[in-house]
Amino acid sequence: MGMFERTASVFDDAMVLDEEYQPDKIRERDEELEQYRQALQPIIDNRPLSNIFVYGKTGTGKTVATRYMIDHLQEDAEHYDDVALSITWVGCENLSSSYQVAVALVNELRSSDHQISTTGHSQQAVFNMLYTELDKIGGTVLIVLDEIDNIGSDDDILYGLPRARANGYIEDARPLVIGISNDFQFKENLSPKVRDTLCEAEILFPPYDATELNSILYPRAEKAFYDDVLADDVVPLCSAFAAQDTGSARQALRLLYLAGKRVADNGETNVTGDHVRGAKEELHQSKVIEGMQKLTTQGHAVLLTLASHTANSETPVRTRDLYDRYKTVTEKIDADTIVERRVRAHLSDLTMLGLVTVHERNEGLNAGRYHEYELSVQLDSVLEVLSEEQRFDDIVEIVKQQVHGMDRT
Ligand SMILES: Nc1ncnc2c1ncn2[C@@H]1O[C@H](COP(=O)(O)OP(=O)(O)OP(=O)(O)O)[C@@H](O)[C@H]1O
Repeated sequence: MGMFERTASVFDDAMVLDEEYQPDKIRERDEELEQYRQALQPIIDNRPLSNIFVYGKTGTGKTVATRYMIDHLQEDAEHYDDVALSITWVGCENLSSSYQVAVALVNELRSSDHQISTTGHSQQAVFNMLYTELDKIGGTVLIVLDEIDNIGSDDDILYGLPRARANGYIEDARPLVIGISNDFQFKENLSPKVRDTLCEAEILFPPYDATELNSILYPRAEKAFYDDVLADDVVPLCSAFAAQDTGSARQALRLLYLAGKRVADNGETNVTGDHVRGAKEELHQSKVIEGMQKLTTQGHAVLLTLASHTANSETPVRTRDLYDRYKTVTEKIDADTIVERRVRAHLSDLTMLGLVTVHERNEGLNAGRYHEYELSVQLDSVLEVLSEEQRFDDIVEIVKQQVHGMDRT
C-alpha cells in the first residue's frame, strides 16, 4: 500500500463543481442572454458597434454568460468571410489603473517574447503600443475587461479605447469593450463621457432566488455525485442558504462541494442536510477570518486587546478596562494610541463584522448604562490571524502563553 490511495468518494466528478467549469447551458438567464445577443449582433452584420457594460453582484453569472456568448459568437462568425473577429480577455482583479490595464492588454496581444514590463513607460507610450497591436490584428477586436471596477476612477483607458479610431490612432481595427463589474458604485464614479460610451448597452445580472439556484445546481449535482448519495434536501438547502445570504450561484455551488467534501473526509457514504449546515458554518467562519485579515492596524490592536482579556478569563470586559489594556498593547507594538471614543468606534465595527459581541448593562442609577465586550470567534483563530503581522509577534506570543497558563489550572 502506498502512502496515498484514491479515497472512496461520493464524488463521481468533483470538478463539475469547480469555479472554472464551463456548464454547457446557462440557466435562468434567457432575458440577459437575449440582451447580450442583441448587443453583439452588429459584429456579424458589420454595423456600428457599441460597448457593453455587464454588472451585478458576485456569483450572478456575468463571467459564465460572457464566455458562453463569446464562444457562440466566435463559432458563428466563422461562417462569414467578411467578418474578422478576435477576442482578448483580461482579468483586472490585480490591475488598479488604466496604465496597468493597457500594459496587460499589450502583453496579451503580443507574443510571449515581446512582452513589456509594467513600469518605465509613459501612459501615452503604452496606449500607442496598444493601438499598434490592435491595428496589426485588424477587424473587430472584442476586449473583455473582467472586474474592471478595480481601476476606480482612473478611467483613461475606457475613454481612449472606444475613441481611438475616431481620433485617428487606429485605422484597421474596430475595438469593442465589454466591461464586467460587481461594484454598483463604479459606473456612477466614471466621468460622464466615459460612462456614455462604456455603457451604451447595459446588462444587469440580478441575484438568484432559491428556485433559480435549484435549477442551476441540480444538473451540476447530477454530474458531480454518484447516483443516490445525495439526500433529497441537500440541493434545496444549498440553494436556500445561498439565496438568503447573497443570491450567488458560486456560494451555492461551494456549499454543495463542501458538503460533499465533509462526507468524504469523515469516511461516510451519504450527503445529508446536516453536512450542508456544517458547510454553511465553515463558509461563514472563513468569511469571518477574511474580514479579520482585512482590518487596519488599529482594528487589529483593539482585537488583540480583547484577545488578551479573553486569555486571562476577564471577559466580558468593560470599555474603560479594555481601553487601559489597549494603551499598553499599542505601546508594545509601537502603534499610535487613539482616544477612547475611537476605540469604541472600532469595537462597533468589530461587532458588525461578527467578531465581537456587545452586552448592554444597566446597573442602577449610579453605575448607569455601560457596554461589555467579548470575542464571538475562537481565540485561536484570532491569534492566528494576528500573528500574520510581524509587529504583533511578541505580544501574540505572550497572549498564547497566558492561554496555556489557563489550560494548566
Ligand atoms: N445561470 C447559470 N447557469 C449555470 N451556471 C451558472 C449560472 N450562473 C452562475 N453559474 C455558475 O456559478 C459560478 C459563478 O458564476 P460567475 O463566475 O459567472 O459569476 P460572476 O457574476 O462573474 O461573479 P464575479 O462578479 O464574482 O466574478 C460559476 O461556477 C458558474 O458556472
